[in-house]
Amino acid sequence: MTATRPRDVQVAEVGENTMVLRSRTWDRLKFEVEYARQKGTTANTYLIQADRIAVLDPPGESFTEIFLKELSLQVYLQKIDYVILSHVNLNRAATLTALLERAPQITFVCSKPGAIALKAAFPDRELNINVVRGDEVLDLGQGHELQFAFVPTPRHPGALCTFDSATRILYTDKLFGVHLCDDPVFDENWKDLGDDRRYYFDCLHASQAKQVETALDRISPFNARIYAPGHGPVVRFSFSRLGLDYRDWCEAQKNQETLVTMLYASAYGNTAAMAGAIAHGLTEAGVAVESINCEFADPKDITSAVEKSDGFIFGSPTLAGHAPTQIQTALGLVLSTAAKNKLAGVFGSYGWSGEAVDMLESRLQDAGFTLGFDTLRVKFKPTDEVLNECETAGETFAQTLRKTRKTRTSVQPGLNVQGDRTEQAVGRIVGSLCVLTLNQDNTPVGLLTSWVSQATFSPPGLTIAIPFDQAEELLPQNGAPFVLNVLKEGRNVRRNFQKAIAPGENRFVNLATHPATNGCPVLDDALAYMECKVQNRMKCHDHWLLYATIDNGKVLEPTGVTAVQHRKSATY
Ligand SMILES: Cc1cc2nc3c(=O)[nH]c(=O)nc-3n(C[C@H](O)[C@H](O)[C@H](O)COP(=O)(O)O)c2cc1C
Repeated sequence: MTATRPRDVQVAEVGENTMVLRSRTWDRLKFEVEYARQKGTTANTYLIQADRIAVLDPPGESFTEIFLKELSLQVYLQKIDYVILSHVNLNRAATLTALLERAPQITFVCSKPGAIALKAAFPDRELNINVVRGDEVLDLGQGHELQFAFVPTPRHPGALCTFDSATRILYTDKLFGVHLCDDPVFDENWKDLGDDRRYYFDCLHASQAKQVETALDRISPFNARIYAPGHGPVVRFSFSRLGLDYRDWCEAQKNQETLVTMLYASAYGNTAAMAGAIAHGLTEAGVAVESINCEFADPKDITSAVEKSDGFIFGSPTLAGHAPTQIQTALGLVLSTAAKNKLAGVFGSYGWSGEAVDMLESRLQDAGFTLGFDTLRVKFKPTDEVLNECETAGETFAQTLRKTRKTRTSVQPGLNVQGDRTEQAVGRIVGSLCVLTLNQDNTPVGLLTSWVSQATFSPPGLTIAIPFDQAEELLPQNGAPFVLNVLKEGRNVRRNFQKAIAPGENRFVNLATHPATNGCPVLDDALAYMECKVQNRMKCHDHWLLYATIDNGKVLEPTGVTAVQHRKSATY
């Protein structure tokens, strides 16, 4: 990679009346994982000059100036009739704005979702938009009759491919591209492109292989001979080979034994970038991913995808203190239909408060789902480091899935069936999530437990069961005071008591507390608390059972709901 060369726009003829303008950068262009190889990229724009003039896909704002300068050397900007947008993203708005200033006559050609995104990007402007419908042909004259195919994917819901019958060039946008900056305009060195092409597919398309297959079906009737992608060299020499590779790579995804559904929404691309990196971690670990952009998904597609998956992962931005409605709807569907033995995961980008991710995490945990990686939260745009963490989280999720699959398959059918049934039956006993807090050597300590039950009326008393390995040295002695904090659904206090900490580290550093009258800490975020005294400790095989009397208690949030721990088995 030559990072020292300045950005430029390379111009070349690729067919009759047809040019490519390759806006080139030798640096990494964006933060998404597909650019992580840092080999630069080209943002390809195509110019067809027949009786009418069309420009396909002007580049993003980092090229606005140099691109328009080069374009104006090739064509009078005032003569451009159409700007065809294979997909619309906000990043292109700057170039389109500058172009419209010089060429206000332009008609945009795009899909319906593209038109919605375009209008949102230019809320104060009346645009000429030709929304492509069905079998429409856009005739530029001199045989350049343009036909279109809708190729929506979760990443690019409004994606459109364009075929020119005069040159038999198919403009494929995100299909058949590669992020690589080099001088050859065509792919004569296609043998050297293999790894990078595969990497691009794995990052961008592996998790949307189903939609890519549909796209391949839709474009095949065009009988094209050249693919003109949005990035990298124009595909002529490896035209058939790359088409077959795409089929094979999609097929390979279908043949994976383990499947995960990725459910996300993303208004500005940050959560989508995290989704891409997690999905890449999963596919690299041999797990197939079905990505669903909840903003454009049918409820029945969500339920059927989750039903056939071994796990699912939710990603959401926080907008105005909430997850977008589509994420809330998808969560409702999953909570009401998904089996509790599916592994779950949560991630998202936020700006300052991040309620959406907290809500997703607590609702899934409260419903009894186990999380396959520590929830990932990132402020605004993910950095390289965060994207690496996301990839690692995807790999961790895959390993956990494999382990559980192994455990499941290593149990022979019929063996210990009654034992399993009993475990599952006992697992249906639910308990309130509580944190037992006390002071030890003037340091606050806390234990998370859900095995709490009222035991007596007079005096008011309760029992708590705590596993030996968890609590031996923290367990209060007979006569010792403690506080039992009842947690509230929707709060994340439990996280502080679930994570492993180093010796001497204090779990209470980031927790607001105040002392109860018995001196033990009360968690300010608790729903209610009780001041208790241990009356009896009993060893019961693998647990301590404490009986304690309640001296005092208070509800801190009268309208809150108790957080409840659901389990699928009684063995943990
Ligand atoms: C209209 C609007 C409202 C937002 N409200 C919140 C909010 O209440 N809390 C928060 O943490 N971030 C908020 N944010 C910041 C977004 O969560 C943040 O920009 C995030 O990166 C968006 O993720 P996305 O790119 O996946 O859409 C808001 C952003 C916008 C544009």
